[in-house]
Amino acid sequence: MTEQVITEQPSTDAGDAVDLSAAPDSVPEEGFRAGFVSFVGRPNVGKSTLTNALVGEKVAITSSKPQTTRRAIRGIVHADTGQLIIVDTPGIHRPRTLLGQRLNDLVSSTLSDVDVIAMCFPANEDIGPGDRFINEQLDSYPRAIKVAIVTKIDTVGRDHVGAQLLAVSELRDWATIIPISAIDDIQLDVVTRELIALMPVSQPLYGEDAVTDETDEDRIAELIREAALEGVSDELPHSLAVTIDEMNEREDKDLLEIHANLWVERDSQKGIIIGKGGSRLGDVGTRARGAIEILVGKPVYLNIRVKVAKEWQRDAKQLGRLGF
Ligand SMILES: Nc1nc2c(ncn2[C@@H]2O[C@H](COP(=O)(O)OP(=O)(O)OP(=O)(O)O)[C@@H](O)[C@H]2O)c(=O)[nH]1
Repeated sequence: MTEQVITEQPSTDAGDAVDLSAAPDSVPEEGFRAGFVSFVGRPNVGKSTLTNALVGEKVAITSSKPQTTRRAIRGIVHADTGQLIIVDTPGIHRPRTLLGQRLNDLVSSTLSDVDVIAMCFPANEDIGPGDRFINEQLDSYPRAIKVAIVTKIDTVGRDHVGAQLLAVSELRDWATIIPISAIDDIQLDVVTRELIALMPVSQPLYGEDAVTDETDEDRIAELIREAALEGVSDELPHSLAVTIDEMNEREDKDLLEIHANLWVERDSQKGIIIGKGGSRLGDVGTRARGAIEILVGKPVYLNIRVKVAKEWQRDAKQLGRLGF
C-alpha cells in the first residue's frame, strides 16, 4: 500500500457547533405529523441540494458530478405542524459493479421503509428512459405515497415549467406535483408543508435541535470526500472513498485532531489527487478543514493520507473495509 500525507493546520475562527439531542418522549400536539421521505430520481437532478435547502444546513454532499451520493443520509426538517425525516439515497440505476449492486440493495431497503417517495424531475431536461425506469421501480414500493417534484425551475421559463408538469403528470397518479427551485428558494415551504401533510400522525421522532442522525465522523468523512471531488475528472468520483482513522480532542488546547485516509483505486489516480508538488491535495485539505470547523465549531488539525486500494469497487473485502 502506498501513501502520501498532507497535514492541515487549524484556522482561528470556527462556526457554530451542532448539537444532536435525543428524541423527546413528550405527548404529540393535536394533529402533529412525523415520518420519512426519500427523494429519488436520475443522478444530478438536485436531490441533495433540495435536502440541504429544506433542512437549512449542509447534511448531504452536493456535487456537479452525477452519482456521488453513496449512503442514506437523514436530514430532519422541523415545522410547527410536524417533522420530516429525509432519507437521501444513492439513486436507482442498473448495477455494473459490486458497489453498484450494494447501492441498489441500500436503495431498496430504504424505499421499503419510507412513508413518502418524492421523485425529482429537472425542469430543464425532457423525461427520458432513465426517468421511466425509475418510475417503474416505484411500483415495487406500494406502501409509500408517491409525490413528484419538478426541480430547477429557475433555469427555464414559465411555459416550459407548465409543459414539464403536464409530462410528469402523465407518468402516474401522483399524490401531488410541486415545482420548485432549491437554489432560488421557490416553493420550498410548500414542499415542507405538503410532505408533512402526507405523513402519519405521530409525536416528534427527533429532538428540536437535531438535523441529522449521522455521526460526526461520517459527516466529516463526507466533507473530505466532497472537497476531494471538486474539480476532478469524470471517472475519478466513483473511485474515491474516505475513512477516518482517528479523531482526538486535544486536552491542552481547543483543537480537534483528525487523521483521515483518502482512498483511490489506482496509482495514476493518486497522482491526480495529490497534484503537482502536493498542490491539489493541499487545496482539498484547506477546503475540507474549513467545512469541518464549521461543523464541529472549533479549530481542526486535519491530516489526510492518500492510499491506493486496487479496484475496491469490485472487491467485497475492500468494500466492507471502506464502510459499504
Ligand atoms: N439552477 C439550479 N441548479 C440546481 C438546483 N438544484 C440543484 N442544482 C444543481 O444541480 C447539480 C446537481 O445537484 P445535486 O443536488 O448534487 O443532485 P443529486 O440529484 O443529489 O445528484 P446525485 O448525488 O448524483 O444523485 C448541482 O450542480 C446543483 O447546484 C436548482 O434549484 N437550480
